[in-house]
Amino acid sequence: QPSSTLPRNVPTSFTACVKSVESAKRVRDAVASLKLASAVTVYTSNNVAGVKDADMVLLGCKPYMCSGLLMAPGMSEALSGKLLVSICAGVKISQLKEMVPSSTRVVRVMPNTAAKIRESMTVISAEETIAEEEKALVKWIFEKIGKALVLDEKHMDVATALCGSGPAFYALIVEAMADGGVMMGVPRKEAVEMAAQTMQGTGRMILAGQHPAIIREQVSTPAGCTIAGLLKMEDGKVRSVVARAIEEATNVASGLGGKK
Ligand SMILES: NC(=O)C1=CN([C@@H]2O[C@H](COP(=O)(O)OP(=O)(O)OC[C@H]3O[C@@H](n4cnc5c(N)ncnc54)[C@H](OP(=O)(O)O)[C@@H]3O)[C@@H](O)[C@H]2O)C=CC1
Ligand SMILES: O=C(O)[C@@H]1CCC=N1
Repeated sequence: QPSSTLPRNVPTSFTACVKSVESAKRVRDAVASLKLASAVTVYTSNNVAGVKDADMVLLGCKPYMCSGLLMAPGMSEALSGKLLVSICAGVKISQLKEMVPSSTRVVRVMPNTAAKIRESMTVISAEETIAEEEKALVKWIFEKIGKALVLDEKHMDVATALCGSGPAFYALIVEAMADGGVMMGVPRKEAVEMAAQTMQGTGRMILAGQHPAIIREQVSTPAGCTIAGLLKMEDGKVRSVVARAIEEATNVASGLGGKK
């Protein structure tokens, strides 16, 4: 991107903090082929030093580890005046604010594992006092790994279910569709490819503006095979089962920040 169109304060150097040497190696290997590899420093079990160096801190530990990590000796001073961006599922902004000094600004973000191929769907929620420019910077950063949108914090647990858990749910649907193909004689590899590419194509049509119900009706020839398959799905209550799975995952996500 031309530097004239970049937001102000785009990060130019990066520090990754992990606990184990194995993870440190994993991070180094993951960035080795990138242009910015030389701008990445990896610290093992030295979070305070890593945070001291930073203007913006991205927190990605398990939700129950947040308090131990943010309230470790020396961390409060290191976090003072900084922007803390948490991807921890179910940990509310108000809970994070209790673990950091009052001068630390907090943003909550929910990406998903498709970030690996820059196809994440990321939802961002920021405390009210954060400047628009800073919110825009966080959005810009997460747009580097896919799509990002800003929503009110009350939607973060459902974002966790829809976006964070979403790859697992869609993977299960792909497996089920592929199982059907295998049952009808297609080799597993081809069946998985057929199911996954069809899922991607459908998703792209919807993102291009087509309504899902129109897509469904356009494919359903009278007396055809699609309506036959759809009715079988409706007999199995697939629509309410899937919707209820999002409801259940949302409810579980909302409690993750309180788990010890
Ligand atoms: N998995 C997913 O699909 C998604 C997860 N999330 C959220 O992201 C967070 C991480 O999840 P996930 O990646 O699955 O978890 P992992 O356990 O794979 O990763 C957690 C990372 O935190 C590091 N870590 C743990 N404790 C410390 C510590 N005291 N100091 C420094 N580093 C530490 C670990 O390092 P080490 O390996 O060295 O111990 C590890 O690299 C969670 O809060 C989760 O809710 C959000 C969206 C999607
Ligand atoms: O299942 C979990 O708790 C995490 C949060 C989002 C995706 N996986």
